Amino acid sequence: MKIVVSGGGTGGHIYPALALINEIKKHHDHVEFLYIGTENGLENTIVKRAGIPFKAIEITGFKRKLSLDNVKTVTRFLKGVSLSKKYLKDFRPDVVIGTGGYVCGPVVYAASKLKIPTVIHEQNSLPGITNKFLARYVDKVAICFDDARKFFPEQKVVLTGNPRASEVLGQDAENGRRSLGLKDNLKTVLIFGGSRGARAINEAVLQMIPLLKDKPYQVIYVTGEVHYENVMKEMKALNDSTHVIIKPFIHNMPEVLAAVDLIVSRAGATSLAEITALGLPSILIPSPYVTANHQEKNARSLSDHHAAIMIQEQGLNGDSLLSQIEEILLNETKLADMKKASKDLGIPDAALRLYQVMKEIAKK
Ligand SMILES: CC(=O)N[C@H]1[C@@H](OP(=O)(O)OP(=O)(O)OC[C@H]2O[C@@H](n3ccc(=O)[nH]c3=O)[C@H](O)[C@@H]2O)O[C@H](CO)[C@@H](O)[C@@H]1O
Repeated sequence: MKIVVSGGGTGGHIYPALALINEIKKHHDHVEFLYIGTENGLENTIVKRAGIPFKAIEITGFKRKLSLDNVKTVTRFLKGVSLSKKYLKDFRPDVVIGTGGYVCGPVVYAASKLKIPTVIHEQNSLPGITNKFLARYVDKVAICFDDARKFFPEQKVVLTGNPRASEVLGQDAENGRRSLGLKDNLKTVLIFGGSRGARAINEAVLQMIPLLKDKPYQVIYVTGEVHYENVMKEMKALNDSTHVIIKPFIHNMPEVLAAVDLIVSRAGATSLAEITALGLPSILIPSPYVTANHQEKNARSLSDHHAAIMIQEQGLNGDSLLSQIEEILLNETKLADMKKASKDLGIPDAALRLYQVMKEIAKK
């Protein structure tokens, strides 16, 4: 079996693709993959690191305003379609799957024009522009929230959940602790701002760090690769920050999540699928900079069920964050209630469900 996967820009589109690849490998001894992404997206490092053959096309997103950039985007899209067709004709896949991000546009469109079976995976309850465009060309649309159904042709939609949910289950917490030097007798909070880090979360955490000394819990703080250097400069000014573990990015997130008691993060859909599969309580600070404010909608799908606390970015500071963390972490009843509410929302068999959709449409 030969499969082309495309998805990129940010981790939220890439990790579901890699989780699906791992699921497919469980069912097939002989299977070849080709991942088509961009040079500039996170996929260039994450996918290569995972050892999956990788080819790149160039693509950018549309600007909302009418501009010359949009003309360039159309030209790039057409070039992307023609390069994708070349890659697809050379590789001859049985099925092509897109997991979101601009790069999927030309790849999945080219596949449908070549009459190769196609499926797209939409992680969010409000679909992105690329998946909305592709919906009319593909064979199946896999979704993660029932709310997303209405944006796509009814007969193509299947609710699968996010395959990354399955991947984070059954991981070794001890490995996760060891990889970061965590103690095993203390509760652990993991703070990160999505796959790229978030300036507003970084600012609040920097205010909070001096207050975290001598606490009865430990904190891992992930800055995001691009923010790491600046954050570390600010840390130097704080003199003592040795009580917090600070990293630019975590590459073994499934193992680390197994060792964590509370998450503080943005409300990206893939992170939420991981959090609910594991039944973790969370404090979510939705990014206000995303299309149609979709992260707030993601966050509400947890906070409405008391699985998470939502803090708006405008109300975020070191004090408010610290008091929310302690309100959950130091209250066993609240912690247990939130865990249960979170677990109830998870779709742990999502990877298998998505694999089945893909298998059904793949060329025999
Ligand atoms: C700014 C933006 O457009 N964000 C979108 C992007 O978010 P983003 O890429 O931040 O996506 P998510 O929060 O959904 O997923 C992040 C992924 O990266 C992993 N991770 C994160 C940090 C780290 O150090 N190591 C690591 O492995 C997480 O475990 C998770 O698998 O895609 C999501 C899924 O379509 C959308 O819902 C978000 O709105």
